[in-house]
Amino acid sequence: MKSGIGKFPRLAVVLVGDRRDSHTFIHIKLKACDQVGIETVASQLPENCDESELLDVVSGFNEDPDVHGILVQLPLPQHLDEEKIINVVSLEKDVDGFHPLNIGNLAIRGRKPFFVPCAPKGCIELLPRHGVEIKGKRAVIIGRSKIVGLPTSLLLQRHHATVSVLHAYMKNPEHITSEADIVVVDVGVPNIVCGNWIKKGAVVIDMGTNQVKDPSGHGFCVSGDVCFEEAVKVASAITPVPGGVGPVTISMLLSNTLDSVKRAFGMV
Ligand SMILES: NC(=O)C1=CN([C@@H]2O[C@H](COP(=O)(O)OP(=O)(O)OC[C@H]3O[C@@H](n4cnc5c(N)ncnc54)[C@H](OP(=O)(O)O)[C@@H]3O)[C@@H](O)[C@H]2O)C=CC1
Ligand SMILES: Nc1nc(=O)c2c([nH]1)NC[C@@H]1CN(c3ccc(C(=O)N[C@@H](CCC(=O)O)C(=O)O)cc3)C=[N+]21
Repeated sequence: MKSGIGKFPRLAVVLVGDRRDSHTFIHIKLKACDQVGIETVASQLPENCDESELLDVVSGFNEDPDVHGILVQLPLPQHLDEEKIINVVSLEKDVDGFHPLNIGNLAIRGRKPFFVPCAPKGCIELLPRHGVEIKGKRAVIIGRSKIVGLPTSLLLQRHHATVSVLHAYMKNPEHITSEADIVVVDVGVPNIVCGNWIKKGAVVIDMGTNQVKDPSGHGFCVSGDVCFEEAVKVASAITPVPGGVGPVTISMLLSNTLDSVKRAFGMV
């Protein structure tokens, strides 16, 4: 066992390019780390950087024993191979849980990934804390992205829900959603889910975080994928945006980073 006395947890955050939403999300993550005493080291590369430059940055963090977690902010610019980059992140430092081996171990019953992706983990954390049982329920997840939809569907199955995964090619998704006890939405289109898509008494988790023009015409605000005003009238519980799953996702990142430190020092 190694001694961790006098060491602080440290998270490395890598940003490529200058997207407004990525800057916002990273700012939120760095601030949260600061609040709980997790040190951060941020690396920003230009939009047009070479893949090899990015791979070098990630490899450097892999080899640095004082870095316990690595987060490469997604999406990456089109010319970079996202899968190749994620593959290089050390499994033991993959606090996003996006490495294919971590996702694979999440998919296989009885296997334990080092890390579970933060937004899906937050979603599953919220449900029992609010008295919602998952076991035996019919759950629908709209969206099958690598970072939210797919891992959320795997986690819901692990918790013994019967899960349907809907996507862009699904016709009349409301026929499926309106029979579900739990509806999770991760599409990235503001207000795509209307009130009549939801069964009375169902639980709705809105993962969408869309930066839209402020109705006043000045600046931007954040909007979810669910038409909250309609859905709140039929759902028994619903997460708002902002102030719903987003902050819980951030907490899960802090928790994953701490778990990584504990593992590095043989504390778990
Ligand atoms: N709250 C949080 O912590 C987090 C929030 N987000 C937010 O979640 C949203 C989605 O992000 P992300 O998962 O990265 O997005 P992606 O674009 O990677 O995935 C979107 C998914 O939605 C599906 N989709 C698109 N249009 C439709 C449609 N009309 N009907 C049904 N399904 C559709 C796509 O289907 P197909 O596969 O067929 O293309 C795809 O599977 C964004 O608003 C993002 O900001 C993301 C991460 C964390
Ligand atoms: N490698 C990587 N890991 C991620 O976890 C990751 C990513 N890339 N790319 C983008 C998505 C999106 N995401 C969010 C995190 C926090 C909020 C959040 O805190 N939202 C606040 C409001 C945010 C605002 O004001 O814009 C809320 O809902 O209250 C939302 C979304 C993580 N993502």
